[in-house]
Amino acid sequence: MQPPAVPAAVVQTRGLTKRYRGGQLAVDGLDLDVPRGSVFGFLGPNGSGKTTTIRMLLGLIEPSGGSVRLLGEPVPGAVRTVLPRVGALIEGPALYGFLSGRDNLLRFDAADPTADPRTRAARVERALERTGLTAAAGRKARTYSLGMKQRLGLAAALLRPRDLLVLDEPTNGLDPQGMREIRSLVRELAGEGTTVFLSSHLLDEVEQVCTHAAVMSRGRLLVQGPVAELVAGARGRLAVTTPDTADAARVLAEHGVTGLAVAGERVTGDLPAADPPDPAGLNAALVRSGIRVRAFGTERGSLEDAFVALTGEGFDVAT
Ligand SMILES: Nc1ncnc2c1ncn2[C@@H]1O[C@H](COP(=O)(O)OP(=O)(O)OP(=O)(O)O)[C@@H](O)[C@H]1O
Repeated sequence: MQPPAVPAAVVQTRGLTKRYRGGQLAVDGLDLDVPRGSVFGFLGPNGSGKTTTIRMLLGLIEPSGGSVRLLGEPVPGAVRTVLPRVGALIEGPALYGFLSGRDNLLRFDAADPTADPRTRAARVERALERTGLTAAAGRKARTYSLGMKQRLGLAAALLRPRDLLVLDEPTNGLDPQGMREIRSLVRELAGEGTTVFLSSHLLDEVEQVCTHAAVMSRGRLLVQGPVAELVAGARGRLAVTTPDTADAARVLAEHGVTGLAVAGERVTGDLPAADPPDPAGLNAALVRSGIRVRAFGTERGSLEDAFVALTGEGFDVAT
């Protein structure tokens, strides 16, 4: 039997809304489109509605309004047929602390009625290996660090082939090395054709690993699209290297440069959006004022610049 085809829109929501019983509007009219084959970063500060959205995508809570399609099927209606094709890691996996990492995975696998018991051990070893847990596989899960528990949860999600992986803050609690490992695993899975939807409050992480992103703020979607397009939309900052930082900042301000910041011998600032001065002319004005310009250029915009431009505020992370 052929596996079911994966539609072009792996996740699609329309007008998705959640109002909690206390009256809190956590998600407000969300239209999300996650393309097949993407690594999709779902970004937003704490409390912006990411977890609530993920719970609705997986049929764990009911929306107050709007619709969800997962792999083309309506959720929660078709949740039983669609969920086996979706691996999920949300809010820390449910682990038995008194069992080893390996035995936890054997249990997960045994709970799946479609998993062939004869190939169980091999599947578990492969999942341990992919998540870098082989050496720790015999230890009781309660002795695992948060990062190792996170990896064990990911290993459980990887016991069978998935068309979609949904990961809620997968690098939360990991050290930099652990974060790198998860990122490279995500890339590897995407390379094999799995669409990955991951939430994060780390803009640079999303920029490093994701092909597409959506930005949430206070329950609403601000923007979504290819990361390259989101970043291209952000204006880069002007950067001048000079020992004469105070004078340079003054001259730049006179020419309409805003948001000036000085760090060491670097002065950075934003060119005005309307009628920006010619950078070559600015450079000449600095030199004319006797400022020793050692380097002059514009830095590439980042996802963070795009976010700040969109919201007019910093990407405020409370944790
Ligand atoms: N069960 C609940 N009952 C009432 N309000 C809730 C509930 N769960 C979340 N909220 C509220 O809904 C809003 C969105 O929360 P949500 O957890 O979805 O955000 P988030 O972006 O995932 O943040 P975090 O990264 O902190 O998990 C918050 O204001 C939160 O306080």
